[in-house]
Amino acid sequence: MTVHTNAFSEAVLSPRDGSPAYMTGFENSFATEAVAGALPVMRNSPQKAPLGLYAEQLSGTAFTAPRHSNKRTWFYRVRPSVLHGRGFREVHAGLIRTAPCRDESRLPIAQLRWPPIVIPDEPCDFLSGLRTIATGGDAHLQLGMAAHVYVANRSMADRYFYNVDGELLLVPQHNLIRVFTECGVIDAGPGEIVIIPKGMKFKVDLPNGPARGYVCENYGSYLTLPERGPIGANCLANPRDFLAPVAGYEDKETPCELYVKSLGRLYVTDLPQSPLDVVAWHGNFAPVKYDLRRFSPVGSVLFDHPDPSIYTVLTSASDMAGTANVDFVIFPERWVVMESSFRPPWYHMNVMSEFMGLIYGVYDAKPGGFVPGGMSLHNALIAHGPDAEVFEKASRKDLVPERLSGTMAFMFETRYPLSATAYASQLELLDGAYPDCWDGLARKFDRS
Ligand SMILES: O=C(O)Cc1cc(O)ccc1O
Ligand SMILES: [Fe+2]
Repeated sequence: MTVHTNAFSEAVLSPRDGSPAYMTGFENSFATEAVAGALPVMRNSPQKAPLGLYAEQLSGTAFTAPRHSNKRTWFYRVRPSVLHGRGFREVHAGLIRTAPCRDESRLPIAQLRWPPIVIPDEPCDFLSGLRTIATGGDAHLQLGMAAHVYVANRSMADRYFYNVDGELLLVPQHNLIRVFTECGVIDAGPGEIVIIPKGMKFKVDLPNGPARGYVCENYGSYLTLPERGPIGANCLANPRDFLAPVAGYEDKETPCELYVKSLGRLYVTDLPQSPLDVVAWHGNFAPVKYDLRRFSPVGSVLFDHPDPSIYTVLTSASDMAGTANVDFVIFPERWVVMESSFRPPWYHMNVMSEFMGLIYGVYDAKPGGFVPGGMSLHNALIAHGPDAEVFEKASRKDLVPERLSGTMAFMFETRYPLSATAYASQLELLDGAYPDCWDGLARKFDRS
């Protein structure tokens, strides 16, 4: 597969190992230029910007949003986006769905689980290979989320995309993706995540061949780091571990396509050049990546199984305090040391909806059936918990300290009930036998 790194400005990729260069910090205000002198000093909008570039602001929040949450970035680019934003025609959205999308499937309420979606042989890239599994809330109202999976066997190359309906949280599960954005280049493999802001143009290339991963499309308030409460000033995800790309542009004057999803509809326009032509930028509305293995878990050190909210990496708040529009929660490697306790997740009915995936390894509540690349959906108030075998073993085992190694599961947890799409409800894809994993749970009531 051709990787279009040569067309990208040299500053972006390290000559040493070909990897992108980054700046550190979460929600920082960054300033970066791919060509010396491209970034204006002191003013955002000079009468004539350096190198004759166009100045353009991308607003991530209302102009008047409070300072602590205000997001915007200034681009200094070869052409302004007005030249990228004309002549759109609607095209079929393929398997992409956007909330509200509640009636595509009439599956009865149940615990749902799917095996990994196989990467097809037919050509597909990140965009054409994007399939929606479930949606909740309403993109028109900027509430809720969608859970998607991407399967891709070719780079987007000359195809570009931006999403109006929400920011995108990419969770690679198989193989590396190289995300070229207006702000620069990000590489991410399994165990890493990428956040692409709403409205930011990008493409995904595959430097190492076919790839698969999960995507949370967040229609609501932007993902941010959760409060740590009594944990204090450290642990969980630390801001300095988030990486934003240095500026890099694609100097490509050959035909390209720009796709846009807006209110669930997909549009395309033809461009005579790449829309990734930002030579310098500054601001705090930027894509970032984060290595989930840098998350410092805090857990129970004496007894009982804490709520999984202790493993929240990022949260999107809703208007109800403590009740997330979406939480991105992980189940990373960790020691489990609790005494006199049932250590796996407890049986529960959660008013929030839980979409789970497994990046690698084994998930302790479901060592069988929930495999890397697979996913499960336990919707609002659908009972679930460890399978029968795990229950028996965990109830009897000798409680020595144990290390759960080589594992990384995650959950998109939302206050909005999730509706499976017609695609995800197809019988051949859905694991109809999933609820049988609880069949062996016998009556328990020892009165004697
Ligand atoms: O259902 C799941 O596997 C996710 C989960 C894990 C846990 O440790 C506690 C609650 C919970 O929903
Ligand atoms: Fe759960």
